[in-house]
Amino acid sequence: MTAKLFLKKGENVEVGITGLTHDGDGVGRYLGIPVFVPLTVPGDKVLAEISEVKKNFARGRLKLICTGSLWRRDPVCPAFTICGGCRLQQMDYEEQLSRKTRMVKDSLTRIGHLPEVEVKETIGMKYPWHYRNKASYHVEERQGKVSLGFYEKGTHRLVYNSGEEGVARSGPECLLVDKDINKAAAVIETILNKHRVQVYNHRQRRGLLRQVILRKASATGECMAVFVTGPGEWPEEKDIAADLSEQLPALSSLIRNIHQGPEGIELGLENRLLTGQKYITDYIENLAFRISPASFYQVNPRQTPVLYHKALEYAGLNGGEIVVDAYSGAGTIALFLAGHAGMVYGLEVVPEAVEDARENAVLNGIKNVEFRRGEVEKLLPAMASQGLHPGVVVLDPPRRGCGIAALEAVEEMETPRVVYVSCDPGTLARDLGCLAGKGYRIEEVQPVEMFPWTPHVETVCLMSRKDK
Ligand SMILES: C[S@@+](CC[C@H](N)C(=O)[O-])C[C@H]1O[C@@H](n2cnc3c(N)ncnc32)[C@H](O)[C@@H]1O
Repeated sequence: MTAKLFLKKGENVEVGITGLTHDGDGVGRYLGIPVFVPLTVPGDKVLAEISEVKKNFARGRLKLICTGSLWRRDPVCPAFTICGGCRLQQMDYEEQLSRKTRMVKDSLTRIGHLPEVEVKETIGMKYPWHYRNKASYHVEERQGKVSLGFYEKGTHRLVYNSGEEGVARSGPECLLVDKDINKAAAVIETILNKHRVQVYNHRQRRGLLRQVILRKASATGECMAVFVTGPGEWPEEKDIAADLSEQLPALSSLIRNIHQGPEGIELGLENRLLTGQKYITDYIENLAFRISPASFYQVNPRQTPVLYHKALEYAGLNGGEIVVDAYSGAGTIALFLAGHAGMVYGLEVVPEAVEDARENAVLNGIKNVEFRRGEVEKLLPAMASQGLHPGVVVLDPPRRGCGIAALEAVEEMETPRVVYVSCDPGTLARDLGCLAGKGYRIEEVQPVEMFPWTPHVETVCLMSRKDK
C-alpha cells in the first residue's frame, strides 16, 4: 500500500488513535495507512491535518479532538503543547505506566524476538512532579534580554509564552525539574541580564554563553551550575560568580566549561572552577557520592534507590562473588553492590567519572572495588582472556546499548547471572535477543519509572545461563 495514492498534505482526516509510539505520539489508521499524530492519546477520535506523507505512513497535526479518550487529561503546564521537554502530560498517569510496560513488551517481541517473555508492571511514582535533579538550559537573547529555557519541539527556539514579552516560560518554571533548580535558574537569568552576558549565536558560531546546566544533590541540597561557553575572555566572570554566591547560598559549585566542539555534545573538554568545589556531594541511602560535571548521575533521585534495589535483588549476591559493573559512571551501582560481594570491578570510559568513582570508594570506606578506565567493549574481552569468571555482570549502557564485543565477553566468561539496566527498550530488546541466542534465559523484566510525562522508560532485567 502506498500512502501517497490516498493521502495529500494539507488534507483533513478523521483518525481513531489506537496506539502510542516510542516518541509519545498517538498513532491510528486512515484507510489502513498508519497516521502519527502528536499530542493525542489512545482512545481519542481526532481530526488531523496531514503534514507529511511517506511511502507507508503519514504524519498529521492535531486540529480537533472529536471524542476524547477515557485517559485524556488536561495538561498542567501551559507550555506543554509547544515545549519539547515532555510528551505525555495529556494522558492519565496510571495509563502512562501501563503503556510503558507495553512498550517494553512490544520491543522484546518485535526487536528481540522474545514474545514469550513476561514484563512486570512499571513501578511508578507517588508524586511524579519536580523530580529531575538536573536541567540543561539553552540561552537566547531576544530584544536585548537574555533568557534561559528549553527548546520548542523540533526547533532551536526557546519556548516563550508567559505573556511577558521576551521571558522564556519553561526555564524557570518547569514542572519536571526540582523546585530549587527552577528558582536558581530564575536568579541566574536575572544576574546574566544585569551583567549583559554575551550569548553564543549557533548559526554564526560566535559569542560566549552556550548553555547553563544546573544540578542538585537532593540529599544535601548542594547545587552546581555549569556555564558552557566558547573560548576567550569573559571579563564579567568574577562579578557574576560573586553575585551568584551571594544570592544562591546553596550553590556550592560554579564551573565554567569551555566548549569548542560540535553542537550536540553537551560539554567541552575544559572545566574552570569559578567558586566552591569542582563537584557536589549527594547521598543514595547511606552512601555518599561526589559528582563532577562530566559524570553521569541518575536524574530521578526518588526512584534511583528503587532501581538500584532491584539490581541488587537480581544480582542475588551471597557475599563472595566477583561482580563486574560495566558502564559504571561515578561508581554508584558498583558501590551499592560492594557490601554484598567479594570484589567489584567498575568499567567506565569518562575519565572524570572514573576519578569520581575512585574517590567515592574512599569516601565510603569501601575497599573491595576497583575502577578501570576505558571502553567496556575492550576492557571486558581483556578480562575474559585473562580468565576472569565473575558471578554477576551488571550492564548499564547508554541509549545505544552494549557493543557486541561486550556481550561476547559475557558469554566467554560464562557469567551465570547478568543484570541489564537500560534506558532504551529498543536496544535492550536487541541485546537481550543476542544474549538469548548465546544461551541466556530471561528471568525477569522490571520497568521502573524514572521519567514521568515523557515516553522514556528505564528497565532492569535478570538473565541467567540456561546450563547453570
Ligand atoms: C546509563 S549510564 C550508567 C551509569 C551508572 N551505572 C549509574 O547508574 O549512574 C552509562 C555510562 O556508560 C558510560 N559509557 C558510555 N559508553 C561507554 C563505553 N563504551 N565503555 C564504558 N563506558 C561507557 C557513560 O559515560 C555513562 O557513565
